[in-house]
Amino acid sequence: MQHTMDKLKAAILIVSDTASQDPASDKTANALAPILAAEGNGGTGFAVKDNTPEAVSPLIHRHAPGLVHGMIAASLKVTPFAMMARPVAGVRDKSLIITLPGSPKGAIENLEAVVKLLPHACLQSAGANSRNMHAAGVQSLEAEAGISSGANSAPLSHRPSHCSHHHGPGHVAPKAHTSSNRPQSNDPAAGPGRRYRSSPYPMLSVEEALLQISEHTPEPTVIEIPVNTAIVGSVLAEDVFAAESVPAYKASIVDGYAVIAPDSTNGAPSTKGVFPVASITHANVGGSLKPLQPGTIARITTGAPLPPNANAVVMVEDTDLVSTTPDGTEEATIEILTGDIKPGENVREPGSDVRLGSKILSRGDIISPVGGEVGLLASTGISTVKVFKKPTVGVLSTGDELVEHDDPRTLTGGQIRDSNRPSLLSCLSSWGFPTVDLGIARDTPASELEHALRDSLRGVGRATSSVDVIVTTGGVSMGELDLLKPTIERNLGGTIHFGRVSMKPGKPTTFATVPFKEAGSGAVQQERKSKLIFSLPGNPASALVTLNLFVLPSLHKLIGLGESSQALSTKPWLAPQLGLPRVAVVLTHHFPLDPKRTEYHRAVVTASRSDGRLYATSTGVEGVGQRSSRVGSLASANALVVLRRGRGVGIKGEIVEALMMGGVYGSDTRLIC
Ligand SMILES: Nc1nc2c(c(=O)[nH]1)N[C@H]1C(S)=C(S)[C@@H](COP(=O)(O)OP(=O)(O)OC[C@H]3O[C@@H](n4cnc5c(N)ncnc54)[C@H](O)[C@@H]3O)O[C@H]1N2
Ligand code: MOO
Ligand SMILES: [Mg+2]
Repeated sequence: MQHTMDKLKAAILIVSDTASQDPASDKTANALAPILAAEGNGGTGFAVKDNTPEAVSPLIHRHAPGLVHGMIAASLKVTPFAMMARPVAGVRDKSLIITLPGSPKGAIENLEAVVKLLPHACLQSAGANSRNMHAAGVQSLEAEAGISSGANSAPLSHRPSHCSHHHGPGHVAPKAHTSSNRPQSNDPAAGPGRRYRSSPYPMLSVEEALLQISEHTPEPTVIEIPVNTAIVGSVLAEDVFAAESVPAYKASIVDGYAVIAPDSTNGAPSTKGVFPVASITHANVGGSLKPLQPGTIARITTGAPLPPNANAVVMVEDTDLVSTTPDGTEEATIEILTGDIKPGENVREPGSDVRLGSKILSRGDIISPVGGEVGLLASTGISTVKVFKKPTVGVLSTGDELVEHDDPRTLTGGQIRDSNRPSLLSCLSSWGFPTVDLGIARDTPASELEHALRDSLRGVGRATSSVDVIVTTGGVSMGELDLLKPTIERNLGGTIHFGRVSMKPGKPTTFATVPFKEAGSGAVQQERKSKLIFSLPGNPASALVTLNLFVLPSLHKLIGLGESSQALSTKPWLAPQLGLPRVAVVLTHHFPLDPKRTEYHRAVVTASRSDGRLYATSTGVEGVGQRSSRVGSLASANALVVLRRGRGVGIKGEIVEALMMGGVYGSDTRLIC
């Protein structure tokens, strides 16, 4: 069976014992034909007679594991049996070959998973220049090829039809290019007939999206900074060794009297008895101390150095004053009431807290706000350390309707207050990242958005220094003024790694990288780096949830939290987790499930004092409680309860996963009846 769609030809080969004997029994070819149809079909399972992969593989010149992965991933969402599928895909000469499963349903699922990429893949395998394809807009190639996923596509008659395996003369020179095999966004100038009516971006699972982020987040940069409060939240890029011993001398642990305690070697008498006080040693003593003579003791304060010969300290509580000096200003003799003092008692030996040259912190360790790491560095004479640079994050709101949140004027028409910028900036600052408020970019003229993004990458305008990561909100869905995707791809030459995620809220979340060349010092040009753009949905709850879910792990990777060290491999419980901590929580009531998307349900998690478990209560299940426009759903929330898609409800008492955004308070919360 052969289908011609404009200039792309598709052929279906049915591999089936039954159908070869009775072609009328085959349902699959007809099922695939409306989608487009190409490829071999059937015989890709585990059965003895399923030999299609073995037959097709030798024919393939260049394998396409990405297509295979895409098809299996799509089927796995429907059935675990997809793990037993063995499809192959790749290019032979100028033709693309894909093997699909034999069942009509499975074949459709697999084909639908990859269909939008096929025109691009076919044209590239046939030799088309990917730069020019992008300049012309992949969507127009798809449209011209007549390939789209069903009902949402515009009628072919609305589309120009000059597609061929070679890009036509009508195609304009590229302004920018992205890597191949990706769908491309609307061309805002193209007019209503060329607008997408279904998103060209594949719907990724949250896990797949996180993988993309991890893959495209650059390796952290190392800088050397002074040890002070500003290093809190930084991750060490080097093992750190003590520059000094702590203590540097033999120090007293208590206030009392330095003594020579008896042991088998020194023949000293018992410490019990009356002794003359030979000297007084305070913690800040300077210069050299006189050695303690046998039969005498020295008054000493906590932390002060013991005089030479002294080997133990008796607490002042274990002594009595016997006599004072004639002028009455000092102690003359003291009675020690205990004879049970051993050498070393109440004494810190030099280097016993930290040995000179010992490893005190490891590469990958985070400098916590608790203060332990800063204290350790400070106590051992470390004045600077190498850490991974914290990225600077710029936050830009987009939309003609936005008004500054503190604008005193009354709102008119469709105006709304920009709540995303203050809420996202607060959240980022609380995580310890330097931020830049990039203001609001209007949708019209469209160039305003491009300029705002370019300026912030370069560090001009509102961004006094260039930002490493840009977080935008708004303008990523299907509206004609949703300009983020086209601006990133067409004007900035960026690559969109994903443009839709199967989650609620946050479906149109977009992640992109844009190439960026740092201005070189003198003749030396810096290497070309990528900067990250997270374009989050405009709905306020969606923006904040996706900031937590997607931006945080990337920032964590950028500050080196993913860096492993020897210490971490031997102490896996210390291995830092990228992104929000995950815990198991008990639902205190029924939570409704979304049939299509995993929901990140805003909730308050408390720790029960009675049974030690964590309990989750929604910030609002009734009515509009969890609506994406309702940022109030996050107002008291400290957790996102992960509710996998499904029918009905998450049941009261059920244990599910939650991502902790904030601290947990103790309470006696039990299941609400
Ligand atoms: N035809 C479709 N429409 C929509 C879809 C879809 O799949 N097909 N997805 C919906 C989903 S889900 C979301 S989420 C939103 C995302 O919208 P955008 O990212 O394009 O954002 P806007 O259109 O610019 O605004 C949406 C909404 O949010 C308000 N907003 C925007 N910025 C701010 C801000 N800084 N502070 C407060 N509120 C803001 C804006 O006024 C709108 O009400 O798209 C759905 N549509
Ligand atoms: O996916 Mo949207 O964020 O639900 O409104
Ligand atoms: Mg929109």
